[in-house]
Amino acid sequence: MLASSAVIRRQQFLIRTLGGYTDQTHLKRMQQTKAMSGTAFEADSENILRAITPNLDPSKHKGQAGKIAVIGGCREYTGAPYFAAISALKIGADLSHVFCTKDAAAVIKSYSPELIVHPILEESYSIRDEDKPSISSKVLAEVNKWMERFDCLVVGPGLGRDPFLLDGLFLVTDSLDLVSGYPLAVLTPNVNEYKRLVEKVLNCKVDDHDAHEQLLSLAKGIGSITILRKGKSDLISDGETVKSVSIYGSPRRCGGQGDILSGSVAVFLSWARQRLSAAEGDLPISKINPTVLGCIAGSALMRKAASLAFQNKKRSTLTSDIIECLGKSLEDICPAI
Ligand SMILES: NC(=O)C1=CN([C@@H]2O[C@H](COP(=O)(O)OP(=O)(O)OC[C@H]3O[C@@H](n4cnc5c(N)ncnc54)[C@H](OP(=O)(O)O)[C@@H]3O)[C@@H](O)[C@H]2O)[C@@H](O)CC1
Ligand SMILES: Nc1ncnc2c1ncn2[C@@H]1O[C@H](COP(=O)(O)OP(=O)(O)OP(=O)(O)O)[C@@H](O)[C@H]1O
Ligand SMILES: [Mg+2]
Repeated sequence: MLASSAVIRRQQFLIRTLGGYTDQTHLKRMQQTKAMSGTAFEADSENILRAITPNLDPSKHKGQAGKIAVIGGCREYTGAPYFAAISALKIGADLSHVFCTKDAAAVIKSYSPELIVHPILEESYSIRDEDKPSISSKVLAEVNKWMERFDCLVVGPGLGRDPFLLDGLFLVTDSLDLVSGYPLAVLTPNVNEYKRLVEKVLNCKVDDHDAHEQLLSLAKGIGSITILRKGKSDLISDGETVKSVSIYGSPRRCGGQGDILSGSVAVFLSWARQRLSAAEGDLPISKINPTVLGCIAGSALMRKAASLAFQNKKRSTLTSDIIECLGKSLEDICPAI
């Protein structure tokens, strides 16, 4: 039964790829998706960015353009949560919070007064084993108090691998039930993180000749989540469709670009959900999963900004230079006024 459904899925995938699928609902969905795309897989990211980016409307109040929280930042890694949180603000979110360890908080605050920084996480070196359960409940109670106020959470940038904290994707790979079945969950694995996920979930090696179908199976295998596989082209799948974003970015691979991406995806995902819920199904993007829209928009903007930063800075391009180009890159596609 399982094997035969896998074969049918594979056949349907191939037929869809060749454009010959006959199921009417699916056909309609593919046509709508395809209308937003240059090819079957390459997303029409500029139109998606235009469709989901909200107007700067004077009647709106603070918070309506997005409240984002980043959970990450420890003694070693203070840059990663900063990059994610400041990128969210530079793109257009109204408020950006960081929940990090006590050691990281003062450092992150000193990078920017724009961020709201909560020094509430603890690292295991600073606490005794017998105190861990009580500290853990205290931390969770404090985090819980805030969680429902946010439109999107970014879990992981700079959490490291302290067993008491645990890196977001490292933790998820070990405990997939944390995200399984949650349709708003998005994972953004890099090359190493993707390899670990494929080995754990699909029990095989990464196969780049069958990249689209493998990604589709992985998203399905984990259960109703969306995966953005970072690389030369970014590949995005929610287990139903696969889209790619191949806009030329930058040949510089300095650390922190994945953190910009995570903050960007958080904002665009929130905007896509807001846009779809307000539009009552009459938009060309209505049938596309908002998580997929958020990933496409976040990936495209990150790559455009990286390309612009590289034009200016060449070999000395750093993550902060890319962040400085986020605003202009979005402005070129969706002018503010
Ligand atoms: N400026 C900043 O603050 C930035 C901070 N950053 C933060 O850094 C963290 C790691 O992210 P990354 O992207 O370097 O991990 P990745 O490519 O999977 O691994 C590369 C190699 O290193 C190893 N390894 C990794 N982490 C390890 C650990 N804690 N302890 C031991 N080994 C570890 C890994 O080994 P493996 O897993 O293969 O065994 C692989 O060989 C993450 O929290 C990220 O948010 C970045 O966002 C960049 C900007
Ligand atoms: N070979 C490449 N060519 C062009 N863009 C790339 C390439 N590899 C990654 N990118 C882009 O860089 C961004 C970050 O991807 P990367 O794989 O470096 O993530 P990461 O390792 O998690 O980064 P971080 O250092 O923030 O942890 C993504 O948006 C991706 O599109
Ligand atoms: Mg990363």
